[in-house]
Amino acid sequence: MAKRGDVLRNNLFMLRYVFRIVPLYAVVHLIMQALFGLFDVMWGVLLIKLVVDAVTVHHSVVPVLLAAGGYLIYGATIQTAAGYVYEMFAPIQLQKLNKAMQTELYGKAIRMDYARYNDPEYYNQFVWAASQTEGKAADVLDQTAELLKSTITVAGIAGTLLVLNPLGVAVVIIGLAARFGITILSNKAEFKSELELKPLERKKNYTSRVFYLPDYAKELRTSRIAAPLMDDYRQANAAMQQVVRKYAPRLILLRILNGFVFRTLLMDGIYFAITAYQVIVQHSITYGTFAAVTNGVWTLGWSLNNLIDTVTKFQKNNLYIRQLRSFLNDKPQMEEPLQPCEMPRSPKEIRLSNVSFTYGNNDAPTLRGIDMCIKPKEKIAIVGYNGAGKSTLIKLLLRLYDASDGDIRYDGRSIRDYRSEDYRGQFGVAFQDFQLFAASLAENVWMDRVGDEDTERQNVIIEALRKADFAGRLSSLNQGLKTELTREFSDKGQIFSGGEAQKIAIARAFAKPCSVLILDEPSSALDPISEYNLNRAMLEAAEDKTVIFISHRLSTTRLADRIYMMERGEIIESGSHEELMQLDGSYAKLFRLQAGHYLSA
Ligand SMILES: Nc1ncnc2c1ncn2[C@@H]1O[C@H](COP(=O)(O)OP(=O)(O)OP(=O)(O)O)[C@@H](O)[C@H]1O
Repeated sequence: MAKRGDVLRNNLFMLRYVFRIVPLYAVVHLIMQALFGLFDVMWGVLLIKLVVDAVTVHHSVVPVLLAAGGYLIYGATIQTAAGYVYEMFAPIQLQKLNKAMQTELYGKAIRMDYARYNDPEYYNQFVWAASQTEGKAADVLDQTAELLKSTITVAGIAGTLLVLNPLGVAVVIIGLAARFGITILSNKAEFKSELELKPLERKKNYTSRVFYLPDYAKELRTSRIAAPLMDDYRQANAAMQQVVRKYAPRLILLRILNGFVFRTLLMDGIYFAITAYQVIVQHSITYGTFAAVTNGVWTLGWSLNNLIDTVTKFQKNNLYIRQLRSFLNDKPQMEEPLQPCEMPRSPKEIRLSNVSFTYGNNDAPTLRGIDMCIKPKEKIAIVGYNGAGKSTLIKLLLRLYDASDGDIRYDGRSIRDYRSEDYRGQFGVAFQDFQLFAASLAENVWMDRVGDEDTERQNVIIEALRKADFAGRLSSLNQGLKTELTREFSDKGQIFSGGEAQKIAIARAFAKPCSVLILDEPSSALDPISEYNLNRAMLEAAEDKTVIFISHRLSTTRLADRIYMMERGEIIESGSHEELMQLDGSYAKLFRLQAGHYLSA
């Protein structure tokens, strides 16, 4: 169970946040619930006593009429106010609250170290916090309001009962104290069982995702993977049933104690009998008091239940808010310079000296002793077998990771001396595992808003698409640059083939005003003619830029000024195509192998 101090601190953190963003709504909500609490006290105890005593003791109708009138006016006023507050004011204010929270989370997600995605614990924490955020801050305010309301009801009714019938109150206090303790024990057992169920639920959710999401649909239909997945699902289900069985006896006993022994038997039965004896036999209390205390005890019972329920919810929030706070407070390990250097605007030399890199959880380094000097406007190809470390090298060049050892310099300065945003701004990149976004074609290329009037920007995009060999396909699209991509928001959203999508990703790099183009496997999904066009366009588009591209097709790499051949994290050969062929090493072997393959094909 969480520490009490933590529960308070974390819930207060969230409450302060709510008060900062929507202070008026927070205050109005609390006042409304306090008024509802008072309403319960007045109606649940005082009014009943007044009305019954008026009929049985005073034989007067005036107090009854006054009470009924007051009740109606009070009820009508707060219900009308509640209608306005909760149907109109609250939805708008809650949207404002969610927007503020999500905006902060998205901003934090972008600033988060890229390396964090390799840390499953941290990544889960982020995804969990982000997915729970919607409505969570509002929940804390709702629970605070409920706490206020229940406290007013409990305190008001308990105080009134103490005055009206102190003997009966003793029974009530014993009953309520016992039920409070039992509820805490039940919550503990439920919490433990939830903790054990959580990993099993995650397993079940994974299976559901696999069976529903289109990403897995092809493999499911063309392999036997469905059977073991279903088997995992069944096993997780069986394990969940075991957990339920383990905690059930304790929970059943506690429920009987709570619901029957201390509620029905003690509070409803014995308490009722005592007060009935007082009114009928002893005549020590009036019928009005009898009706008021009996009803008061019932109201007290459910108000206390609400109170306990609310305390439990505060405890549950704690876990979420703690994760959220640690995510928000997390400081990026990749430091930004205090006095960043000015970023040069034209292509400059990129120099890597003795660069090594090990991924967080790996034992062995992925890159070792990399030395490279890329002159401004040079065209560089990086080649090598799968897993040689080519994409990792690109990620280091983009400063998505910092090198574990060695030094990367741009224009003679360590890349850590530039603001990472400015530095990355120098690169136009087509990633190997690019993503298309649910936005227009123009925005997918420009990667920012593109207005209808912005013809200059549209021309840049059209030109970039032409260079990426997409002009023919563009002219076939009715909506042209406005074509919506993906079916996320519209049934008419365009779905492109793998090669077409890759051309859009390449056009992004061409469209960006930058000094260095990085293309990771730019032609992997392209047909030979598109590949030929792309290579020509690449040279034409990048005349004034440095180009670094990774390719498995060595016919493409011939165009490069210099080729780096990588193997197991090291550069084993470098030079022009002719030099490497003369060297007759790994590159030449690979080249001949591919040429032979093409010849025999
Ligand atoms: N996020 C990661 N965490 C841990 N190890 C990783 C990660 N990404 C890559 N690796 C490991 O680093 C090695 C190099 O991967 P990298 O993607 O750089 O190779 P590559 O040369 O680009 O391969 P390919 O030609 O298949 O794209 C691989 O053995 C891979 O398992």
